[in-house]
Amino acid sequence: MTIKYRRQATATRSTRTQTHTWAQGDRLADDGDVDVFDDECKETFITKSDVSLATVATSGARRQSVSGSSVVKNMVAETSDRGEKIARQFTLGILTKFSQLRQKLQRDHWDMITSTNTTKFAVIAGSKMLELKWYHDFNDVGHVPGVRVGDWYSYTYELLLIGLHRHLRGNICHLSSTSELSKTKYKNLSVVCSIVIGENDHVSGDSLLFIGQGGKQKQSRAETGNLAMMNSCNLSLPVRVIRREKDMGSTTGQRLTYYGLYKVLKFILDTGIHGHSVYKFFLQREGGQPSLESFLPKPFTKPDPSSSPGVLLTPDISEGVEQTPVRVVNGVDVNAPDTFHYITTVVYPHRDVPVQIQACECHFGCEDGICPCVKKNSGGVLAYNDDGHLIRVRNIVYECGSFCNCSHAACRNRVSQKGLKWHLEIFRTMSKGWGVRTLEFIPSGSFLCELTGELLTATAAADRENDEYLFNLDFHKNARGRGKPSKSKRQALVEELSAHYVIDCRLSGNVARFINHSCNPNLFVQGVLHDHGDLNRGHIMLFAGEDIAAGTELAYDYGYELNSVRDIHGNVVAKQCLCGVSICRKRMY
Ligand SMILES: C[S@@+](CC[C@H](N)C(=O)[O-])C[C@H]1O[C@@H](n2cnc3c(N)ncnc32)[C@H](O)[C@@H]1O
Repeated sequence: MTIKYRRQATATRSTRTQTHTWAQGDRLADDGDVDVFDDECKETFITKSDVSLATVATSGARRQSVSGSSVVKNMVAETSDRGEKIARQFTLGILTKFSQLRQKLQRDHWDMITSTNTTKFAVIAGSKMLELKWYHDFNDVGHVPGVRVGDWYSYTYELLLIGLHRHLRGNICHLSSTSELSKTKYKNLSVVCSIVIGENDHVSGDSLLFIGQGGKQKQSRAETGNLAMMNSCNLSLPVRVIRREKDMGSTTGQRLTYYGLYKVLKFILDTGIHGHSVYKFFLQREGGQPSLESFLPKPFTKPDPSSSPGVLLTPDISEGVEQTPVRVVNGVDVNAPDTFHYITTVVYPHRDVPVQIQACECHFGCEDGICPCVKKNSGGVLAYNDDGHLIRVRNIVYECGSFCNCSHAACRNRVSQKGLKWHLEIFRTMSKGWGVRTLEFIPSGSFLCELTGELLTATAAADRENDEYLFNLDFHKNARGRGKPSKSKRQALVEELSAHYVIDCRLSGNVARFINHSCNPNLFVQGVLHDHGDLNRGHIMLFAGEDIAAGTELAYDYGYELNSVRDIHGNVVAKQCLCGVSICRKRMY
């Protein structure tokens, strides 16, 4: 089932019962070439990593990093509030439409693009949507249906289209005293709906010091925005606060984050940095909203190898093969990792290289509905958001590849082929041998690394002496999974899985071969195809399933079924799990 907003008859009915109106909701609905959600987005998400990915998915490019449990609570509350859920779909529909229009303009005029004029296309797309009345006509103070605290945007036009802040330039958006709403609700006074705060304003915990309008060339006056702020203070009305910050990872170089509702506690007239009088407004964040820490990106922590306990065994185990060095330290004993051949790509057996995948002819931008590689993904859409974060787990992700016409550097549909970019460290654990930790913060949905090794048939793998480093390539059946085909299982494997493959990363592999199992993992496995089309031999890519703080050990769920491993006599072999999390299953297999 695919939910398209053109089919949402109930959506239109329900929005009519709201106090606000969706500008031309039916026109939006009629347009109909945009899928807001597809099946998998609508499924119930139960695991922590699924939940955080679901949040990524439902907020499109606007990732909220919220702890699993609070998201579950949010989602439950949300399901009970059907109107809010529908409003959310409309909000996402508007943002999707805006993004599509903007990207189409960029594609059509790609020869005109320079690094400084990409926002021009956003302006054209935004004004076109206003002209067609494809926006949320929300004109009141307080919560905007469909918008969540922690959502973030790259373009001011997005704020305007979803009704969050209706000014493209001004940082105070207010209702005029002559508006119908002010007459009926706000004592004929102009009141503030939203403010955009910037570098001059000061946030400290839930307190905010906001510098009002004016003060640069002349004294500030108690008029327009400043007056509305004073009225909101006197009437104790909520003000929506959006923070504008520099973000070099964003296409516009800025990030506009919705901080939620605040109350203006007091204001004073003071002297500003330009020597003129300025109004200073003191605001306090309202309670009952997700905390700022729950969604603000954690500060980027520069790798600080000196803080890692232990003896540095090598500054780069890859010996320059990886673009980012991988350190090895040992603070536990005198062991060093066994020697192995460091490889960044899977090695295929002689004469068994998989067949070429269909390639795309895109000259500029591989986007939804256009690029044949993108179209192969479920729902026919890109698996990654604007930041290159995986939107949600899929059975398999199709990326563009070396046979494609698109640019390796610029294509948005090539994420997991670009190598290791995170600073990682292999370290000696107390009980699990070697493990891997990150030296820097990794945002949820980010690509970590491929699990490389020798590709073997299951039969060949069953002959290997050491099965500690074998990975079953059957993830396309269950979207994850690690298991080792023991010798006793060899016959069954040969019979059952003639096309079954295994990766052995013991003799040849990369940093991923040191990553341990956890029953509550912070990584997950995603199968990806880019250089061939054989589902049985997809690449094993590891992605962050949640925001991961610097210094944290990385782990994924090996996915063993209990009692699935037997010795040569057919007896079940059990292995104790030492992951140490509170929900540990106590056994790896
Ligand atoms: C691919 S290796 C991981 C790296 C390994 N720790 C090392 O020293 O090279 C898999 C092996 O690590 C150990 N291991 C991984 N996760 C574990 C866990 N949660 N509990 C106990 N042992 C674990 C097991 O011996 C397992 O067979």
